[in-house]
Amino acid sequence: VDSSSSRRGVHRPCSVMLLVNPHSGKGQALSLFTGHVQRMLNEAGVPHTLVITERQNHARELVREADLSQWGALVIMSGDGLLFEVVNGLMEREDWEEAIQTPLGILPGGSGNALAASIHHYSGAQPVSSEELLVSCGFLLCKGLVSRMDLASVHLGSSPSNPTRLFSFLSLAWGFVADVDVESEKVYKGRLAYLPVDEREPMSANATLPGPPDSLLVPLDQPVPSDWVVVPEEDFVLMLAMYQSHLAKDLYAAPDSTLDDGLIHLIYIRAGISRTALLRLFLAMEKGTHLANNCPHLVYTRVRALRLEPYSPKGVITVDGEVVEYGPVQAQVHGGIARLITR
Ligand SMILES: Nc1ncnc2c1ncn2[C@@H]1O[C@H](COP(=O)(O)OP(=O)(O)OP(=O)(O)O)[C@@H](O)[C@H]1O
Repeated sequence: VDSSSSRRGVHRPCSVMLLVNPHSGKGQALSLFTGHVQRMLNEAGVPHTLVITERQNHARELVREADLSQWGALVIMSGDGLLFEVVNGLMEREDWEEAIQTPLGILPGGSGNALAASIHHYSGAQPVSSEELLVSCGFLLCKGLVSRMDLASVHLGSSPSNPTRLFSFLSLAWGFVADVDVESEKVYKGRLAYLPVDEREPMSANATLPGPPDSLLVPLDQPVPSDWVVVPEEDFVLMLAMYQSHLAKDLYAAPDSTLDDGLIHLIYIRAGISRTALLRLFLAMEKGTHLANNCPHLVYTRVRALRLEPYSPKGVITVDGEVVEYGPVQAQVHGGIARLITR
């Protein structure tokens, strides 16, 4: 068994740092933890230290500075937002390469629990209620088996010479799905381009930023490389790039995605779709059948990297459900770079 895909117990001899955001979801994360998970961990003999986050970015700063040799795993009991902080805190460290090897775990305690829903799905189980999802993820944590997980490196660029880089474990979204102030039949204008999976290997190492070099990306103020596909349409309803299966517990958006397939599952919907057809797609997404719907406005393709340059002056872009700076954005996947307690 190749060590990258092997699973091993993570919670012995080191303790698990269990980060809880007391405000996440309906403010019930802590009581859900003490009510459901704590006893499971104690019975399974998993030593853990509870850290209650006090403010935004607390977890990010904490893992940026932590002595990671003390911890067998970093587990988040919250929504996806707190894990986003932890992943980015680890990737901001000078020793990011080793730091991101720290096994991560997720217990759904927030309102957006997409990664928890994804790992529950990968375990082969049927969809369940929120409380059952928590118990399911609690069991996975007690088993403590680790798998590789993809991350995407996301560049946001109002200043192309000095882009902001974020690391994302879930999704990059624009348009209908990301826009909190959704106007029906709104069209989002922009240019979308991507590198198809079967194109060439990395060309050059763009190593100006700390962290892993994004060898598939050129600076945002330069045109995309010639082997990228530029989507001919410029009017969209939504663009959704996923690296895991679920966008939310009931949104099975990328049915073919697995934890470490090294792919970005790109879905976009062209303008001109009727409201009814759009509604039908979202309803089908609950069961993951939307891609088999033969909707002429929907395009699904697997890519390694993508770029989006919105022309519409207003809009919302989210990374892992977090609203980020609106403007040009590009991303490339780093296959299996992180490790997650799963299965
Ligand atoms: N103690 C805290 N007080 C305020 N914000 C916090 C605290 N701890 C963490 N946060 C922030 O709260 C945000 C939301 O957390 P998270 O996504 O985990 O929960 P959620 O319930 O799914 O969130 P939301 O419903 O707000 O999207 C995160 O961005 C995190 O930075």
